[in-house]
Amino acid sequence: MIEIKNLKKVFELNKNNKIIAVNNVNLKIDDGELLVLKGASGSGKSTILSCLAGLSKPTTGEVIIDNDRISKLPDNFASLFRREKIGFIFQKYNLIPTLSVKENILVPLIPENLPSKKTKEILEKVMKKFKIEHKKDELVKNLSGGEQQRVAIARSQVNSPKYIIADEPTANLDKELSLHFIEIIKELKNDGKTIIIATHDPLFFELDFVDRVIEISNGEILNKDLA
Ligand SMILES: Nc1ncnc2c1ncn2[C@@H]1O[C@H](COP(=O)(O)OP(=O)(O)OP(=O)(O)O)[C@@H](O)[C@H]1O
Repeated sequence: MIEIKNLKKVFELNKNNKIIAVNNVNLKIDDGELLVLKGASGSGKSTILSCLAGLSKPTTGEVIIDNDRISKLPDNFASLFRREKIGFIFQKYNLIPTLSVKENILVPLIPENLPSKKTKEILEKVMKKFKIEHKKDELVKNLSGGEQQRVAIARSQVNSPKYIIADEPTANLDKELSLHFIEIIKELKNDGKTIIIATHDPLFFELDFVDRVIEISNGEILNKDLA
């Protein structure tokens, strides 16, 4: 379970110029939930996600995940926590273009130092699940946008994370590929994953398997009754 308590994040650009990116956000997310954070560009969605994942420290307030105060963990513990529990899917995929599909997918497993048989097993399982096996030796830079996203999704799942965080995952996809991505999300929800998606793509707002749509504006939750 995730608890966000009184989260505030202020960016100080200089002495006289501050941006309050997130203000007074309180939110509880149960295990197995699919939650959509909806809001215009600049409303604070990515900042909430990065505090939630321990990538960025709140100015005040805290984030508690499965009884760990993630927002108070030293950076090395926060990164260990992320590696174990969180899978990320970013808008620009954050893949390494000059590496092959399988090399990209395996990046999160490098620190784990698993036996090669186990690594191969995991690789084959995720490539099959996300239908990218046929391109396994291709360099990522030669793939289409939809294929690159399948690589990014496969990579996010190699450590079998309990939580999946996606930031504007369909921003670079056409409608057909976005619908395909939504099918994959449905499957991951059926697998019992807890999923948080930040987006302004209307395709996500009417889905029957989305549990809650939380609206963010100027760093605050608008529909606090749902939080
Ligand atoms: N590192 C930073 N330094 C200064 N200001 C920042 C930083 N990161 C975000 N901001 C500002 O905080 C506000 C919220 O940004 P954020 O990226 O969280 O919004 P968003 O809703 O995710 O937008 P988008 O959909 O465009 O990614 C914006 O005004 C942004 O300019």
